[in-house]
Amino acid sequence: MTVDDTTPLLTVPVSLGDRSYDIFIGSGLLAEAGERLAGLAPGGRAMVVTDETVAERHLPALMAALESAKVPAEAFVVPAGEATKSFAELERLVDAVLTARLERGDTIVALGGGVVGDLAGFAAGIVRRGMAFVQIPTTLLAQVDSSVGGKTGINTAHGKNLVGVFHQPQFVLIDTDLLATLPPRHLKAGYAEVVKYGLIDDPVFFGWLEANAPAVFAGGPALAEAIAASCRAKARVVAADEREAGNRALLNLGHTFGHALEAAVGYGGDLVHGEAVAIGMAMAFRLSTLLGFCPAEDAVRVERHLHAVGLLADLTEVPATARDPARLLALMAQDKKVQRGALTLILTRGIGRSFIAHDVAADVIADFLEDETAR
Ligand SMILES: NC(=O)c1ccc[n+]([C@@H]2O[C@H](COP(=O)([O-])OP(=O)(O)OC[C@H]3O[C@@H](n4cnc5c(N)ncnc54)[C@H](O)[C@@H]3O)[C@@H](O)[C@H]2O)c1
Ligand SMILES: O=C(O)C(=O)C[C@@H](O)[C@H](O)[C@H](O)COP(=O)(O)O
Ligand SMILES: [Zn+2]
Repeated sequence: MTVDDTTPLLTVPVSLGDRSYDIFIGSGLLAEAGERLAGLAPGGRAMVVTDETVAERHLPALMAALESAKVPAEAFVVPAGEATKSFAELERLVDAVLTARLERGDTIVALGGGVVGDLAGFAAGIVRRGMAFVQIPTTLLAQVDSSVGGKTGINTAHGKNLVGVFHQPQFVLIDTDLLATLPPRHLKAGYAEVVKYGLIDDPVFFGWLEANAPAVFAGGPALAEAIAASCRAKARVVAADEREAGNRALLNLGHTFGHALEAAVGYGGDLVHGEAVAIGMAMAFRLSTLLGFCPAEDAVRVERHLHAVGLLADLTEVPATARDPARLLALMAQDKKVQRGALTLILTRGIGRSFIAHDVAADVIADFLEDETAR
């Protein structure tokens, strides 16, 4: 893949009162990280959290940028993969931050995908009851979604992201060049979250993606535009509802099914988050059709687009051991949107017309899951 080296610097604000911050998007921005960090916390120190794979490819450039801006920094490297969002890795990281005697005003910098961002952000949120935090996302998924909005956390055997805090970063630095080393599988997985913004409330964006997916996957201006559009959409939703009291839940489209699938397959197993969300979104569309909310042709159109870019859309495409409806339902019951024991699902009246449904009966979902495993 080639990436665009002419992307102008774009700034997307996330308006959250005294927790407001900017998302900087452009080519070559990693080189500016030191100056931006020095400007944020003059005289402060930094701990860069990254994973083994990203450390090999991009850590030296970040450490050089910090050194040239005279920001004292050390790196903390975690194993790559979903299993790293664990109590064990959190404890190791917290211990390293305290051993280094970082102060509250010093900065934890997440250099990596959503796994690193969620883990490092959680540590930043709890050490000394809240340290400064910066996101430098290196996957498409992290650039379009996880680095923005302040959700942080880890997984447990009970389910995904069940332990965590909201902790906003001071800024998000999106260097589109970093995607040049991202394996195609993870580019595709991140694309699922891009598609999500179209499916939630922007049918024009979804149509644009249908027409431009090959250009997005080739890199260049279409990829930069997809990242910018996604960040604008996420910033808008988060600014209106930081703590998911209402419409932020729409960003969970496909996630109640998707998170259950990830947990059922096993963290670090053969299904990554974006892949699970793609299946979950297609399932949410099919359930919406079954319940009479969504035209069947919209559900088919979503499946067709996911398949066209090489994503899965069908429950029967996940490993057989992870498809047991009773197990999936038990995992879904741990979802953070559950109220008084009842599931909340994000359903849809069609492409770009998603809504929050509190009243889908458990037996309807159980029957739907049975049907899905037999499709
Ligand atoms: N906090 C949020 O709002 C939010 C939003 C969406 C997803 N998430 C979470 O994000 C996680 C998924 O994130 P992800 O898809 O980025 O996965 P990830 O962090 O595991 O990264 C995917 C893989 O790509 C590698 N990688 C990262 N950057 C690379 C680069 N530039 N070049 C080469 N390899 C690179 C990583 O080492 C890893 O193996 C899940 O845990 C999900 O729950 C959180
Ligand atoms: O930012 C949000 O809000 C989202 O829901 C974005 C999701 O893509 C992301 O996977 C998030 O971590 C899921 O949130 P959760 O509250 O269900 O853990
Ligand atoms: Zn997600």
